[in-house]
Amino acid sequence: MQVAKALTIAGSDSGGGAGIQADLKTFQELDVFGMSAITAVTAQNTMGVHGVYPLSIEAVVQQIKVIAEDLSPDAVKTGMLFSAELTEAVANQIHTSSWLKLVVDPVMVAKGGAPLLQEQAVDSLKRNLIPLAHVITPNIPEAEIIVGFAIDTFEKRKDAAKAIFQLGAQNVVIKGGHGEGSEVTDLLFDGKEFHLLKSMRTETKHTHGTGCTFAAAITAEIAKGKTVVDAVTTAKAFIQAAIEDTLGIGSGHGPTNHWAYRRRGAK
Ligand SMILES: Nc1ncnc2c1ncn2[C@@H]1O[C@H](COP(=O)(O)OP(=O)(O)O)[C@@H](O)[C@H]1O
Ligand SMILES: Cc1ncc(COP(=O)(O)OP(=O)(O)O)c(N)n1
Repeated sequence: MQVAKALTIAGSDSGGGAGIQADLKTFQELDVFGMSAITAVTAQNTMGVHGVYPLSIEAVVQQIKVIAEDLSPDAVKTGMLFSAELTEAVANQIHTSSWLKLVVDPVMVAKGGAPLLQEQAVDSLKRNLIPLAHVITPNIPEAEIIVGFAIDTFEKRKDAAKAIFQLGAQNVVIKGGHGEGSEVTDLLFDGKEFHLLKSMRTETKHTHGTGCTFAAAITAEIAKGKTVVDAVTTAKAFIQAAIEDTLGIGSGHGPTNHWAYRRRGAK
């Protein structure tokens, strides 16, 4: 049996809705064998982030190295990297391992406002990691920090996608969850064309981990050999189902439903 394999390099969310936990659940649901290198442990529940405990550079590098020596991931995703040092070390390992199918989710701030990337790490992200990205998936506030201008119109979103492409990412998806209106539009720029992925906006507070889950679904599909446009299209359907079929867990911003896409028989 041949199985696609994907590696996530990200933080652990004790609440299970985002980070490593969301990534591995998503890989499994999309028939991809998941592996992980943990960058930081967070104490989180649906009420927020209550603690952040980064791992040492050595611990993170060693996890990645032993996976590279033995398990050959077909695609790799990065999430929470926390510091400039961790961002650079992770980028070096990805480069050394010649992992070309890299999906970068430039995680910066959790929905409750807790910082998951130190401010001084943004420069390292831009210099070291973005140039290695096959796909990058910023939300609107993250894209604003990367490009350094406000994104208050759809034209500005396109300008931002072009500017991030210029930093070296081969495909840029600016997610639309933080936009306004009854539709949510994700914008994909592949260096030549813009592709719009639209869905109805679900009115819900249970959107914890949407960005992680969406990027993990893209990674899983790329690991299976799908094109970027097809991978992003499947990821959009996966996250839409996960948001719509709510679990209603916890008393704050609950997680999405990682079973929903499969249970709908959408595969
Ligand atoms: N309320 C919503 N209804 C439907 N889709 C949503 C909603 N919020 C986010 N999404 C989708 O979830 C994914 C993550 O979007 P976004 O919220 O912008 O990212 P992040 O979780 O990183 O802040 C995108 O594919 C977006 O279209
Ligand atoms: C450990 C960890 N990684 C990433 C996030 C942010 O996830 P995201 O999908 O952007 O969802 P929200 O936090 O915005 O709900 C996280 N919270 N924890």
